[in-house]
Amino acid sequence: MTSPSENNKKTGTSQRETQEIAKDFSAHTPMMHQYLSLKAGYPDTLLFYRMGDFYEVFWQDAEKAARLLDITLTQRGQSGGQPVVMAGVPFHALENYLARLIKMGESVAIAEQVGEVGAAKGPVERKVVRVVTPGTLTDTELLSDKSESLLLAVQQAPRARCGLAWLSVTQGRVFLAECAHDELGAWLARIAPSELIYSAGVTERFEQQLQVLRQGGAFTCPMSPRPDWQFDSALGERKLLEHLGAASLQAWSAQDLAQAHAAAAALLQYAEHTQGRALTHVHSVQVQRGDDLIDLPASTRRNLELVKTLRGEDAPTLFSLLDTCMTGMGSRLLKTWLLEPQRDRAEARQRLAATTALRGNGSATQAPWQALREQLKGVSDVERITARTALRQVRPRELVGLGKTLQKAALLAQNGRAPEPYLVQIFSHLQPPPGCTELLHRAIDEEPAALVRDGGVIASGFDAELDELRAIQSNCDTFLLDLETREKARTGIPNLRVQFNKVHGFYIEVTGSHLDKVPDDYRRRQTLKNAERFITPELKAFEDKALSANERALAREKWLYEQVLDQLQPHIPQLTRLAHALATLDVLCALAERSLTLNWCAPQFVPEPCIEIEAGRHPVVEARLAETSSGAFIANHTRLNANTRMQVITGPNMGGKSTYMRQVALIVLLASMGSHVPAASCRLGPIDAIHTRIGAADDLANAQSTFMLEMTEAAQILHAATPHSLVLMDEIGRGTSTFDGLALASGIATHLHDKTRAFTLFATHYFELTELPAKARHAVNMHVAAAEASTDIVFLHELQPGPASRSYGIQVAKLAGVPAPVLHHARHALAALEERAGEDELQVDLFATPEVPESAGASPVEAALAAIHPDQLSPREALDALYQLKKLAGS
Ligand SMILES: Nc1ncnc2c1ncn2[C@@H]1O[C@H](COP(=O)(O)OP(=O)(O)OP(=O)(O)O)[C@@H](O)[C@H]1O
Repeated sequence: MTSPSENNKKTGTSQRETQEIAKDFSAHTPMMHQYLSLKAGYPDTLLFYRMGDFYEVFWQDAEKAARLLDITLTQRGQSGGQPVVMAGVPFHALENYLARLIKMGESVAIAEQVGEVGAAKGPVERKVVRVVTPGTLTDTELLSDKSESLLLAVQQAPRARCGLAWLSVTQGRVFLAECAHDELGAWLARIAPSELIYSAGVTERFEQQLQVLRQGGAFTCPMSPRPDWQFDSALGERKLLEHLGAASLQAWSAQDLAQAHAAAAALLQYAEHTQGRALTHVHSVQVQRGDDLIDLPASTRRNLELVKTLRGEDAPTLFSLLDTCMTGMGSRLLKTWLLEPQRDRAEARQRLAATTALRGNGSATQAPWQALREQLKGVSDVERITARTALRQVRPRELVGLGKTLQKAALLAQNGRAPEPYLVQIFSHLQPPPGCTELLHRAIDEEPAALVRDGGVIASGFDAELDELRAIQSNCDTFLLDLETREKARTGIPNLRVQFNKVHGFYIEVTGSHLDKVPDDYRRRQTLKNAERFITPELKAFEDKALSANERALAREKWLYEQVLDQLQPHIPQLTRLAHALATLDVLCALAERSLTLNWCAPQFVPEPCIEIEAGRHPVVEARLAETSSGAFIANHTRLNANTRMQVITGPNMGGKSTYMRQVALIVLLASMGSHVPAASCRLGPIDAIHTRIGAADDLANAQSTFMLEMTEAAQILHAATPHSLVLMDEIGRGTSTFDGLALASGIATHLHDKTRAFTLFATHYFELTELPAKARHAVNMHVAAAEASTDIVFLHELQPGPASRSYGIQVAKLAGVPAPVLHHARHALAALEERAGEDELQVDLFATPEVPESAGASPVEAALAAIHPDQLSPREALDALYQLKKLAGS
């Protein structure tokens, strides 16, 4: 492990450099001296320095900000012998600029004025109060409603292992995992972090691996090294225990994950550093193991268009179709359910049972989900508000929202009749913490100002002192009128006036003709041409009180607001549970609604291996057809089980092969997350992964790399798939020459059938592959039907047994508007090709098992290598083994 100072070398300024900058500070103006001292703590981060109504950035930061934000760069005066180059953004537009910078992957440290103006000599004291980074966002304005912002820490561990720890600051839950180096890409793709940190002490090779994964698209977020000493396993364990308030991590099955603990140490330290305080709301830890979840590789998420279309848009996707949630937290939870289905069916069964109960039995006018949804309308994002309360960043209006939501939750908890155990459990968590609702109702004005510093946030009647201060302000006019009347009566001056101006404060004005009636206790304040202005002890006392009342009221409000936050702190864990319960209820209601609106059925989980679907539909294509009134979706059956593990699917382009294959995968996924499915019925056995190899049309532009990509993905599937996996292979082999492609496709199909034995849907345009089922016991031919009318084609989109009788490429080309002369030429060429093919009838057996090449047997070196168990060797024995291997290799 390297020391902090060693790490500095890697992360930025060295200690010597820092000292030199510090030496330089003395030559600067006091303000710039302060700025540079703050900046020294954040060398790699843009520092926004609050000056009055602006956040200013200086020198290199200014140049960078001007470039990124297109704001004006100016020069003002000199400091330390250099012109001060600066740029600024108005304070009220901060969020807007932050959002843009964060989107570009930048981080911003915010230095606020924390001292009293004029309290000491020199500039007002300033402090970096928070660092806004892509992975630790908490500002509602900067966060997307529908997705989490995740920070991930990766620890490189011995024996090619990695420790992972990640969290969403607004969720308050830490996730832990450990994996092998070669699994890291899949984990990163699944976690989809917004920011990644790793130790500055990792090997160059590991750093390169991260770079390669990033370039390859496994993740897209910014990544940065953190000091190695922060990746300390013991510290991580201690920190986790502190957050959990426990003595052992055993209850979370997290006790043996030393590498993940190390990542967690750096993760929590970094997150705390950005928030400028401890994350007191983090109370839960969850361990994820690779084999707990159904494997959905990045290619599967992409190809199935789960949350993004192939073009990278948010809709239409499976998620956009499902997400009718009433709250942002519901939408986010739904996304997690969709992307992280468990292999174990218990959770899915539980959700399914609850959704079924919420659908009702059709007897009542209003189904349970409808009644609940009415009440979920207008519910605030309690999850994020709770986190922001714990971090003391919550805004007054969010607290009003929280108060109203707690009222609704209490009603739900009281009235929610749930004859179903999971719902009963959810409702039990909806009871708000005692006193919380009342406190918020009493303390916060119903329509508070946006920021505490503007005042008008604490409700009247909550605090006598504040009420009095406010009364002084509002009673001002009454008091002055009253004083004027009294003074007129006392002095007998009829035109005496009590007034106020900003320069001189309060005064009594008497015109020249009445000056002889002025009483002794009047003190002269100002002389005008025709009048004199006076002050009396009573008016002076009032002035002192009135002028300071405003400031004191603001200070009092700020203090009271902090008190309210203090009182809410002990309730954070309960509020977090309540937020989760509301989100869960929201998702279950959405699933109930979707299943009824879209006419979906409940799947049945069975222990034997099978995917049996009656009248299955592709939910997104079906919805699109309905939207555009382009005809009905044709439902298709799927029967895969121990006897039939593979379907070889042929048929014309545009016939519906891809749609069919995807629909099977989507139905399997929906069932696994606990949703109803677009089918008449569905029986589903155990599933451990959904693999897809589907070429995107525009990949064709880059034939070489398309083929490489195709084979890389195919290789990954052949290595990873098991008899419990669902594999979709769409037109494998089309990226190379016909013979190569056909040969590889036959090899891959045979391997999937004979060795992998995964449930496989294999769509192809190679007719030769339809011979496979004759030799492969568990494969069947299927084709999408099409009808021919003269030279035209009608797609029936119906899946039928047997191979397609012919291809319809030329008819499809005609539909696509290919010019008639080209079609004529093509028909001619096709006839000639078919004639020749008939003559030298292919006599090749594509599916014959080739002889195993002699060299395929294990060599002496390989045999010796296989016998070595590195974990059981001492260093000396390892060295001996190495010599032995060299000797064998040489002989
Ligand atoms: N079952 C169906 N019912 C109604 N329309 C369908 C059905 N299946 C597919 N379609 C329509 O046909 C279009 C083409 O389908 P799809 O892309 O699945 O064909 P394909 O056989 O995979 O074609 P290609 O071989 O060219 O990739 C879809 O966009 C959809 O509009």
